Amino acid sequence: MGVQIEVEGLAKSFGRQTIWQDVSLTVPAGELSVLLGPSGTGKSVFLKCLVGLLRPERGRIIVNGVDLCRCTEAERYRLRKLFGVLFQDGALFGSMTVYDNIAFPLREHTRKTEAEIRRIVADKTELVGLAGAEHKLPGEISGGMRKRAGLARALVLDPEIILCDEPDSGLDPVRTAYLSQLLVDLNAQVDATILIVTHNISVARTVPDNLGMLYRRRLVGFGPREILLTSEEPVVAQFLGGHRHGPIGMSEERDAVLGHAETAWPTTLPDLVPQLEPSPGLPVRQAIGRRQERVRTLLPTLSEAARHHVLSHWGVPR
Ligand SMILES: Nc1ncnc2c1ncn2[C@@H]1O[C@H](COP(=O)(O)OP(=O)(O)OP(=O)(O)O)[C@@H](O)[C@H]1O
Repeated sequence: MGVQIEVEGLAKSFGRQTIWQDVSLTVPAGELSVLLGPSGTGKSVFLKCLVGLLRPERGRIIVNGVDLCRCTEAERYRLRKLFGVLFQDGALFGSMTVYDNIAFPLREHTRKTEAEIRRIVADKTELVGLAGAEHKLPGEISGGMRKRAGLARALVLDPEIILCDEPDSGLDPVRTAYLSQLLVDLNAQVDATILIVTHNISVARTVPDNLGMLYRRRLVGFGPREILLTSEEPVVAQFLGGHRHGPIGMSEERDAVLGHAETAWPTTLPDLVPQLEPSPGLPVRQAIGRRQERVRTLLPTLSEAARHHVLSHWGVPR
């Protein structure tokens, strides 16, 4: 089972530009979580902080009882191995075949023989549905295939935490739907903690167990999907509805300057659609039972609408 990530009071700036502050959330072990946010709200920066590529100025990131912001280099290196990262553009080496790209972490970080590497690469390419494309160069395959190759590479060291930076970027809605299904299937098969950052509403509505949103340098919220998907916060309703009328403007910088000038924004939300199930033949996600236990303890704190959706999903009448 994957491990939990606990973030407490995290803040990140670049010079005088505060990207976000006071970010506290717990990404539950083995569950699927999505962090949403308009462009430029610092979603990628957040992922980079989690894997130690950027250093936050304040706060803590606790993984397996160790604070990643304050640990030794040796501890960071050890914990880093728990993470597999799918970068936004796939980050494949253009001069290497898909096979060599996927094999790269195994050759760099393990002493496995080429026969063992071949078996693992075959296993992961099969898992992401890329079998047959191993000999091609990244430039010879589609954007969707590059994403899947990047995902296979993120999986070869059997990470307990998988971070995906906008896995949908550059994909059409159909490929995005396939990728969403792939992430749910992956969770069913490997039971890893998966955190996806995106501004894709369809991914946010169908994939995660937990959903959060960054906006105007703060975390608007993070918790069981039903909370945000039924939230009447104007910023959430606007974002999930994908419309122009609301507090979110053309750019993050401009929103920060203007603030909430108007308060009577519409709060109509799209209907809450069911979460994707693993494909037929795959195991039931182990996260389901764990999440149910966790959400049961949160029920008294949920809004009426969120509680209604949780209970009706469990088949409990209101
Ligand atoms: N290394 C860096 N140095 C300085 N500023 C940076 C750096 N990395 C990111 N930023 C700034 O941080 C802000 C947030 O960037 P980030 O890429 O995390 O946003 P995002 O929410 O992922 O956006 P998008 O959805 O468009 O990818 C931007 O203003 C960006 O210019």
